[in-house]
Amino acid sequence: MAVSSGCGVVRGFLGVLNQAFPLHTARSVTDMEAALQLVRNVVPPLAAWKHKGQAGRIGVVGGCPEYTGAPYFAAISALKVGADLSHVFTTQDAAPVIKSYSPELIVHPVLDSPSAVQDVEKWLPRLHALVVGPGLGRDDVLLENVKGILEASKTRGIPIVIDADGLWLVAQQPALIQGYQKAVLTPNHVEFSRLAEAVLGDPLDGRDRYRSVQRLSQALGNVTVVQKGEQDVISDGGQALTCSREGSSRRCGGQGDLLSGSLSVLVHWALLAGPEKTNGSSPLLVAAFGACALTRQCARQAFQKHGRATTATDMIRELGPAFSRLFETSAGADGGVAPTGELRL
Ligand SMILES: NC(=O)C1=CN([C@@H]2O[C@H](COP(=O)(O)OP(=O)(O)OC[C@H]3O[C@@H](n4cnc5c(N)ncnc54)[C@H](OP(=O)(O)O)[C@@H]3O)[C@@H](O)[C@H]2O)[C@@H](O)CC1
Ligand SMILES: Nc1ncnc2c1ncn2[C@@H]1O[C@H](COP(=O)(O)OP(=O)(O)OP(=O)(O)O)[C@@H](O)[C@H]1O
Ligand SMILES: [Mg+2]
Repeated sequence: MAVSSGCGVVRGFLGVLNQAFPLHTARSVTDMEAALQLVRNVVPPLAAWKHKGQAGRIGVVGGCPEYTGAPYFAAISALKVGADLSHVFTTQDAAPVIKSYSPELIVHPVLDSPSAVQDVEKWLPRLHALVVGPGLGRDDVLLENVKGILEASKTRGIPIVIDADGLWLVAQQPALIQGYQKAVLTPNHVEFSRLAEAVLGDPLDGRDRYRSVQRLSQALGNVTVVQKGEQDVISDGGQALTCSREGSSRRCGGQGDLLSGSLSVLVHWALLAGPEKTNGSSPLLVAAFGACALTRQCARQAFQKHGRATTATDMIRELGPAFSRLFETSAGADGGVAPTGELRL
Protein backbone atom coordinates (compact mmCIF):
# COMPACT_ATOMS: atom_id res chain seq x y z
CA MET A 1 0.00 0.00 0.00
CA ALA A 2 1.18 3.49 -0.80
CA VAL A 3 2.08 5.85 1.99
CA SER A 4 -0.59 8.43 2.42
CA SER A 5 -1.31 11.71 4.05
CA GLY A 6 -4.58 13.59 4.46
CA CYS A 7 -5.23 12.46 7.96
CA GLY A 8 -2.30 10.20 8.27
CA VAL A 9 0.16 7.69 7.07
CA VAL A 10 -1.46 4.40 7.69
CA ARG A 11 0.98 1.94 6.30
CA GLY A 12 2.27 1.50 9.84
CA PHE A 13 -1.22 0.72 11.03
CA LEU A 14 -1.35 -2.13 8.61
CA GLY A 15 1.69 -3.60 10.23
CA VAL A 16 4.23 -3.11 7.48
CA LEU A 17 5.77 0.25 8.21
CA ASN A 18 9.19 0.06 9.71
CA GLN A 19 10.83 3.07 8.21
CA ALA A 20 10.29 6.77 7.88
CA PHE A 21 8.53 8.31 4.93
CA PRO A 22 8.56 11.82 3.56
CA LEU A 23 5.67 14.16 4.22
CA HIS A 24 3.54 15.58 1.42
CA THR A 25 2.82 12.30 -0.30
CA ALA A 26 -0.38 11.44 -2.13
CA ARG A 27 -3.60 11.53 -0.16
CA SER A 28 -5.47 8.32 0.29
CA VAL A 29 -8.99 8.40 1.60
CA THR A 30 -8.81 4.68 2.27
CA ASP A 31 -5.79 5.01 4.52
CA MET A 32 -7.24 7.95 6.38
CA GLU A 33 -10.38 5.98 7.03
CA ALA A 34 -8.36 2.96 8.15
CA ALA A 35 -6.53 5.07 10.72
CA LEU A 36 -9.72 6.57 12.10
CA GLN A 37 -11.26 3.11 12.23
CA LEU A 38 -8.47 1.89 14.50
CA VAL A 39 -9.23 4.73 16.88
CA ARG A 40 -12.93 3.84 16.77
CA ASN A 41 -12.02 0.27 17.65
CA VAL A 42 -10.61 1.33 21.03
CA VAL A 43 -13.46 3.64 22.07
CA PRO A 44 -15.34 1.78 24.80
CA PRO A 45 -19.10 1.41 24.44
CA LEU A 46 -21.41 3.42 26.64
CA ALA A 47 -23.49 0.94 28.58
CA ALA A 48 -25.98 0.99 31.42
CA TRP A 49 -24.08 -1.71 33.33
CA LYS A 50 -20.97 0.41 33.69
CA HIS A 51 -20.19 2.35 36.84
CA LYS A 52 -18.70 5.78 37.34
CA GLY A 53 -14.98 5.73 36.80
CA GLN A 54 -14.82 2.86 34.35
CA ALA A 55 -14.52 5.15 31.34
CA GLY A 56 -11.47 6.76 32.87
CA ARG A 57 -10.07 8.57 35.88
CA ILE A 58 -7.46 11.07 34.76
CA GLY A 59 -4.99 13.18 36.73
CA VAL A 60 -3.42 16.42 35.50
CA VAL A 61 -0.26 17.53 37.30
CA GLY A 62 0.35 21.18 36.56
CA GLY A 63 -0.74 24.76 37.02
CA CYS A 64 0.89 27.48 39.06
CA PRO A 65 -0.16 31.04 39.93
CA GLU A 66 0.82 32.31 36.45
CA TYR A 67 -0.77 29.54 34.41
CA THR A 68 -4.16 28.38 35.59
CA GLY A 69 -5.74 27.98 32.15
CA ALA A 70 -3.51 25.22 30.86
CA PRO A 71 -4.31 22.55 33.50
CA TYR A 72 -7.98 23.49 33.28
CA PHE A 73 -8.00 23.03 29.49
CA ALA A 74 -6.30 19.63 29.79
CA ALA A 75 -8.51 18.36 32.61
CA ILE A 76 -11.82 19.52 31.14
CA SER A 77 -10.85 18.10 27.75
CA ALA A 78 -10.33 14.71 29.35
CA LEU A 79 -13.89 14.86 30.70
CA LYS A 80 -15.35 16.06 27.42
CA VAL A 81 -13.69 13.20 25.54
CA GLY A 82 -15.37 10.77 27.88
CA ALA A 83 -13.44 10.26 31.12
CA ASP A 84 -15.67 10.02 34.17
CA LEU A 85 -13.47 11.86 36.65
CA SER A 86 -10.72 14.40 36.17
CA HIS A 87 -8.34 15.47 38.95
CA VAL A 88 -5.94 18.41 38.95
CA PHE A 89 -2.91 18.35 41.24
CA THR A 90 -1.69 21.92 41.50
CA THR A 91 -0.28 24.56 43.84
CA GLN A 92 -2.06 26.02 46.84
CA ASP A 93 -2.57 29.41 45.14
CA ALA A 94 -3.67 28.06 41.77
CA ALA A 95 -6.17 25.54 43.14
CA PRO A 96 -9.11 27.85 43.98
CA VAL A 97 -8.69 29.64 40.67
CA ILE A 98 -8.81 26.42 38.67
CA LYS A 99 -11.70 25.15 40.75
CA SER A 100 -13.62 28.34 40.00
CA TYR A 101 -13.47 27.62 36.27
CA SER A 102 -15.46 24.43 36.63
CA PRO A 103 -17.35 22.49 39.29
CA GLU A 104 -16.58 19.30 37.36
CA LEU A 105 -12.92 19.19 38.28
CA ILE A 106 -11.51 17.69 41.46
CA VAL A 107 -8.70 20.01 42.46
CA HIS A 108 -5.97 19.14 44.98
CA PRO A 109 -3.86 22.04 46.32
CA VAL A 110 -0.80 19.90 47.01
CA LEU A 111 1.90 20.45 44.42
CA ASP A 112 3.97 22.97 46.40
CA SER A 113 3.56 21.14 49.70
CA PRO A 114 6.54 19.35 51.29
CA SER A 115 4.41 16.20 51.16
CA ALA A 116 3.43 16.66 47.49
CA VAL A 117 4.71 13.29 46.30
CA GLN A 118 2.94 11.33 49.04
CA ASP A 119 -0.23 13.43 48.60
CA VAL A 120 -0.40 12.58 44.90
CA GLU A 121 0.79 9.01 45.41
CA LYS A 122 -2.30 8.32 47.55
CA TRP A 123 -4.43 8.91 44.45
CA LEU A 124 -2.33 7.01 41.96
CA PRO A 125 -3.96 3.60 42.52
CA ARG A 126 -7.24 5.17 41.39
CA LEU A 127 -5.93 6.90 38.28
CA HIS A 128 -5.80 5.42 34.78
CA ALA A 129 -3.55 8.03 33.19
CA LEU A 130 -1.68 11.22 34.02
CA VAL A 131 -0.95 14.41 32.12
CA VAL A 132 2.19 16.05 33.47
CA GLY A 133 3.22 19.61 32.72
CA PRO A 134 0.47 21.96 31.49
CA GLY A 135 0.97 25.31 33.21
CA LEU A 136 3.47 23.85 35.65
CA GLY A 137 6.06 26.60 35.25
CA ARG A 138 9.72 26.05 36.04
CA ASP A 139 10.00 26.54 39.76
CA ASP A 140 12.68 24.19 41.10
CA VAL A 141 10.62 23.02 44.08
CA LEU A 142 7.67 22.13 41.85
CA LEU A 143 9.88 20.36 39.33
CA GLU A 144 11.50 18.32 42.11
CA ASN A 145 8.06 17.28 43.34
CA VAL A 146 6.97 16.37 39.83
CA LYS A 147 10.09 14.27 39.47
CA GLY A 148 8.97 12.24 42.50
CA ILE A 149 5.44 11.95 41.10
CA LEU A 150 6.82 10.68 37.78
CA GLU A 151 8.91 8.05 39.55
CA ALA A 152 5.95 6.89 41.63
CA SER A 153 3.70 6.74 38.56
CA LYS A 154 6.23 4.72 36.59
CA THR A 155 6.52 2.24 39.45
CA ARG A 156 2.77 1.70 39.18
CA GLY A 157 2.84 1.43 35.38
CA ILE A 158 0.52 4.40 34.90
CA PRO A 159 0.46 5.84 31.36
CA ILE A 160 1.85 9.38 31.33
CA VAL A 161 1.37 12.13 28.77
CA ILE A 162 4.14 14.69 29.19
CA ASP A 163 3.62 18.19 27.83
CA ALA A 164 4.77 21.81 28.25
CA ASP A 165 6.97 22.31 31.34
CA GLY A 166 6.96 18.57 31.95
CA LEU A 167 8.99 18.43 28.73
CA TRP A 168 11.32 21.06 30.13
CA LEU A 169 11.97 18.72 33.05
CA VAL A 170 12.54 15.76 30.70
CA ALA A 171 15.01 17.85 28.66
CA GLN A 172 16.96 18.48 31.89
CA GLN A 173 16.79 14.84 32.96
CA PRO A 174 15.93 12.47 30.11
CA ALA A 175 16.65 9.50 32.38
CA LEU A 176 13.33 10.25 34.08
CA ILE A 177 11.37 8.68 31.24
CA GLN A 178 14.09 6.72 29.45
CA GLY A 179 12.65 3.40 28.29
CA TYR A 180 9.22 4.00 29.86
CA GLN A 181 7.03 2.83 27.02
CA LYS A 182 3.81 4.04 28.58
CA ALA A 183 4.98 7.64 28.16
CA VAL A 184 3.87 9.93 25.35
CA LEU A 185 5.67 13.23 24.82
CA THR A 186 3.76 16.01 23.04
CA PRO A 187 6.28 18.74 22.17
CA ASN A 188 5.49 21.84 20.13
CA HIS A 189 8.13 23.21 17.81
CA VAL A 190 10.24 24.85 20.53
CA GLU A 191 9.87 21.99 22.98
CA PHE A 192 10.92 19.49 20.33
CA SER A 193 14.09 21.46 19.49
CA ARG A 194 14.97 21.64 23.18
CA LEU A 195 14.50 17.89 23.60
CA ALA A 196 16.41 17.08 20.42
CA GLU A 197 19.38 19.18 21.58
CA ALA A 198 19.33 17.62 25.03
CA VAL A 199 18.88 14.01 23.95
CA LEU A 200 20.38 13.78 20.47
CA GLY A 201 22.90 16.58 20.79
CA ASP A 202 21.70 18.26 17.63
CA PRO A 203 18.88 20.68 16.85
CA LEU A 204 15.78 19.93 14.85
CA ASP A 205 16.33 18.80 11.27
CA GLY A 206 13.38 20.57 9.68
CA ARG A 207 14.00 18.83 6.34
CA ASP A 208 13.08 15.38 7.61
CA ARG A 209 10.69 15.64 10.50
CA TYR A 210 9.87 11.93 10.40
CA ARG A 211 13.48 10.99 10.91
CA SER A 212 13.95 13.54 13.72
CA VAL A 213 10.90 12.34 15.61
CA GLN A 214 11.82 8.71 15.09
CA ARG A 215 15.40 9.30 16.26
CA LEU A 216 14.24 11.13 19.39
CA SER A 217 11.84 8.32 20.21
CA GLN A 218 14.54 5.69 19.71
CA ALA A 219 17.06 7.60 21.80
CA LEU A 220 14.55 7.78 24.65
CA GLY A 221 13.97 4.01 24.50
CA ASN A 222 10.90 4.04 22.25
CA VAL A 223 8.68 6.38 24.17
CA THR A 224 6.00 7.73 21.83
CA VAL A 225 6.68 11.25 20.55
CA VAL A 226 4.06 13.57 19.01
CA GLN A 227 5.66 16.56 17.35
CA LYS A 228 2.88 19.12 16.96
CA GLY A 229 2.85 21.54 14.08
CA GLU A 230 1.34 22.27 10.70
CA GLN A 231 1.35 18.53 10.40
CA ASP A 232 1.61 16.38 13.51
CA VAL A 233 4.34 13.74 13.27
CA ILE A 234 4.06 10.74 15.57
CA SER A 235 6.52 7.90 16.19
CA ASP A 236 7.27 5.15 18.66
CA GLY A 237 10.74 4.73 17.20
CA GLY A 238 9.58 2.00 14.83
CA GLN A 239 6.47 3.19 13.08
CA ALA A 240 5.99 6.80 12.09
CA LEU A 241 2.89 8.56 10.86
CA THR A 242 1.48 11.98 10.31
CA CYS A 243 -1.82 13.67 10.97
CA SER A 244 -2.51 16.53 8.63
CA ARG A 245 -6.27 16.67 8.96
CA GLU A 246 -7.52 20.17 8.32
CA GLY A 247 -7.47 22.29 11.48
CA SER A 248 -7.34 26.05 11.53
CA SER A 249 -4.84 28.82 11.01
CA ARG A 250 -5.72 30.31 14.37
CA ARG A 251 -2.80 29.76 16.74
CA CYS A 252 -4.34 30.78 20.07
CA GLY A 253 -2.81 29.30 23.24
CA GLY A 254 -4.31 26.24 24.87
CA GLN A 255 -4.69 23.97 21.84
CA GLY A 256 -1.82 21.78 22.99
CA ASP A 257 -3.45 21.48 26.41
CA LEU A 258 -6.66 20.27 24.78
CA LEU A 259 -4.59 17.72 22.89
CA SER A 260 -2.76 16.40 25.97
CA GLY A 261 -5.95 16.05 28.02
CA SER A 262 -7.76 14.26 25.19
CA LEU A 263 -4.77 12.03 24.57
CA SER A 264 -4.66 10.84 28.17
CA VAL A 265 -8.14 9.33 27.81
CA LEU A 266 -7.44 7.78 24.43
CA VAL A 267 -4.19 6.29 25.77
CA HIS A 268 -6.10 4.64 28.59
CA TRP A 269 -8.73 3.27 26.22
CA ALA A 270 -6.19 2.08 23.66
CA LEU A 271 -4.09 0.24 26.26
CA LEU A 272 -7.22 -1.35 27.65
CA ALA A 273 -8.29 -2.47 24.19
CA GLY A 274 -4.84 -3.85 23.35
CA PRO A 275 -3.03 -4.45 20.06
CA GLU A 276 -5.61 -6.86 18.68
CA LYS A 277 -7.97 -3.88 18.37
CA THR A 278 -5.26 -1.74 16.81
CA ASN A 279 -4.33 -4.22 14.14
CA GLY A 280 -0.97 -4.93 15.77
CA SER A 281 0.08 -1.29 15.92
CA SER A 282 1.12 0.32 19.16
CA PRO A 283 -1.99 1.40 21.10
CA LEU A 284 -0.17 4.60 22.07
CA LEU A 285 0.44 5.45 18.42
CA VAL A 286 -3.22 4.94 17.61
CA ALA A 287 -4.25 7.04 20.61
CA ALA A 288 -1.88 9.82 19.57
CA PHE A 289 -3.25 9.81 16.05
CA GLY A 290 -6.78 10.03 17.44
CA ALA A 291 -5.95 12.96 19.73
CA CYS A 292 -4.27 14.89 16.91
CA ALA A 293 -7.19 14.31 14.54
CA LEU A 294 -9.65 15.31 17.26
CA THR A 295 -7.81 18.51 18.21
CA ARG A 296 -7.57 19.57 14.61
CA GLN A 297 -11.24 18.78 14.00
CA CYS A 298 -12.17 20.94 17.02
CA ALA A 299 -10.01 23.76 15.65
CA ARG A 300 -11.69 23.49 12.27
CA GLN A 301 -15.23 23.49 13.67
CA ALA A 302 -14.54 26.32 16.13
CA PHE A 303 -12.93 28.42 13.41
CA GLN A 304 -15.92 27.94 11.14
CA LYS A 305 -18.08 29.53 13.85
CA HIS A 306 -15.79 32.14 15.39
CA GLY A 307 -13.10 32.89 12.84
CA ARG A 308 -10.33 35.10 14.16
CA ALA A 309 -12.04 35.30 17.56
CA THR A 310 -11.60 31.54 18.14
CA THR A 311 -10.05 30.62 21.49
CA ALA A 312 -9.30 27.33 23.24
CA THR A 313 -12.62 27.57 25.08
CA ASP A 314 -14.46 27.59 21.74
CA MET A 315 -12.51 24.51 20.70
CA ILE A 316 -13.38 22.70 23.92
CA ARG A 317 -17.06 23.29 23.17
CA GLU A 318 -16.52 21.40 19.91
CA LEU A 319 -15.03 18.32 21.58
CA GLY A 320 -18.34 16.46 21.79
CA PRO A 321 -19.47 17.12 18.20
CA ALA A 322 -15.97 16.60 16.81
CA PHE A 323 -15.57 13.31 18.66
CA SER A 324 -18.93 12.07 17.35
CA ARG A 325 -18.09 13.13 13.86
CA LEU A 326 -14.73 11.34 13.83
CA PHE A 327 -15.10 8.32 16.04
CA GLU A 328 -18.60 7.70 17.14
CA THR A 329 -21.10 6.00 15.07
CA SER A 330 -24.54 4.90 16.13
CA ALA A 331 -24.77 3.36 19.61
CA GLY A 332 -26.40 -0.01 19.18
CA ALA A 333 -29.33 -1.23 21.22
CA ASP A 334 -26.90 -3.31 23.25
CA GLY A 335 -25.07 -0.16 24.20
CA GLY A 336 -22.20 -0.89 21.86
CA VAL A 337 -20.72 1.52 19.39
CA ALA A 338 -20.90 0.08 15.92
CA PRO A 339 -18.50 1.40 13.32
CA THR A 340 -20.17 2.44 10.07
CA GLY A 341 -16.99 2.67 8.06
CA GLU A 342 -18.38 5.85 6.57
CA LEU A 343 -15.84 8.52 5.79
CA ARG A 344 -16.86 11.91 7.04
CA LEU A 345 -14.57 14.84 6.43
N1 LIG B 1 -3.89 29.95 29.37
C1 LIG B 1 -2.83 29.32 29.91
O1 LIG B 1 -2.71 29.22 31.11
C2 LIG B 1 -1.83 28.73 29.00
C3 LIG B 1 -0.61 28.38 29.52
N2 LIG B 1 0.33 27.74 28.82
C4 LIG B 1 1.51 27.35 29.55
O2 LIG B 1 2.52 28.30 29.37
C5 LIG B 1 3.74 27.71 29.72
C6 LIG B 1 4.76 28.00 28.65
O3 LIG B 1 4.37 27.34 27.45
P1 LIG B 1 4.79 27.82 26.01
O4 LIG B 1 4.26 26.90 25.01
O5 LIG B 1 4.41 29.26 25.87
O6 LIG B 1 6.34 27.59 26.11
P2 LIG B 1 7.76 28.04 25.79
O7 LIG B 1 8.56 26.82 25.57
O8 LIG B 1 8.20 28.99 26.87
O9 LIG B 1 7.66 28.78 24.38
C7 LIG B 1 7.36 30.09 24.33
C8 LIG B 1 8.02 30.74 23.09
O10 LIG B 1 8.32 29.82 22.07
C9 LIG B 1 8.12 30.42 20.78
N3 LIG B 1 7.28 29.55 19.98
C10 LIG B 1 6.19 28.86 20.39
N4 LIG B 1 5.71 28.09 19.42
C11 LIG B 1 6.51 28.28 18.35
C12 LIG B 1 6.53 27.74 17.04
N5 LIG B 1 5.61 26.84 16.62
N6 LIG B 1 7.50 28.14 16.21
C13 LIG B 1 8.44 29.04 16.61
N7 LIG B 1 8.48 29.56 17.87
C14 LIG B 1 7.52 29.21 18.71
C15 LIG B 1 7.53 31.74 21.04
O11 LIG B 1 8.54 32.68 20.88
P3 LIG B 1 8.31 34.19 20.31
O12 LIG B 1 7.42 34.05 19.12
O13 LIG B 1 7.68 34.92 21.43
O14 LIG B 1 9.68 34.66 19.97
C16 LIG B 1 7.08 31.68 22.47
O15 LIG B 1 7.16 32.93 23.13
C17 LIG B 1 3.48 26.21 29.87
O16 LIG B 1 3.32 25.90 31.22
C18 LIG B 1 2.18 26.06 29.15
O17 LIG B 1 1.44 24.93 29.57
C19 LIG B 1 0.09 27.32 27.45
O18 LIG B 1 -0.33 25.98 27.56
C20 LIG B 1 -0.94 28.19 26.76
C21 LIG B 1 -2.17 28.46 27.58
N1 LIG C 1 0.57 25.53 11.73
C1 LIG C 1 -0.42 24.76 12.16
N2 LIG C 1 -1.47 24.47 11.37
C2 LIG C 1 -2.48 23.70 11.80
N3 LIG C 1 -2.52 23.13 13.02
C3 LIG C 1 -1.50 23.37 13.84
C4 LIG C 1 -0.39 24.18 13.48
N4 LIG C 1 0.46 24.25 14.52
C5 LIG C 1 -0.09 23.52 15.49
N5 LIG C 1 -1.26 22.98 15.11
C6 LIG C 1 -2.16 22.12 15.86
O1 LIG C 1 -2.49 22.75 17.09
C7 LIG C 1 -2.48 21.80 18.15
C8 LIG C 1 -1.58 22.32 19.27
O2 LIG C 1 -0.28 22.50 18.78
P1 LIG C 1 0.63 23.70 19.25
O3 LIG C 1 1.91 23.63 18.50
O4 LIG C 1 -0.15 24.97 19.20
O5 LIG C 1 0.84 23.29 20.77
P2 LIG C 1 1.31 24.15 22.00
O6 LIG C 1 2.25 25.24 21.55
O7 LIG C 1 1.83 23.21 23.00
O8 LIG C 1 -0.07 24.76 22.52
P3 LIG C 1 -0.39 25.45 23.94
O9 LIG C 1 -0.67 26.87 23.63
O10 LIG C 1 -1.57 24.72 24.46
O11 LIG C 1 0.82 25.26 24.80
C9 LIG C 1 -2.01 20.48 17.56
O12 LIG C 1 -3.14 19.64 17.37
C10 LIG C 1 -1.47 20.84 16.21
O13 LIG C 1 -1.81 19.88 15.26
MG1 LIG D 1 1.97 23.65 25.08
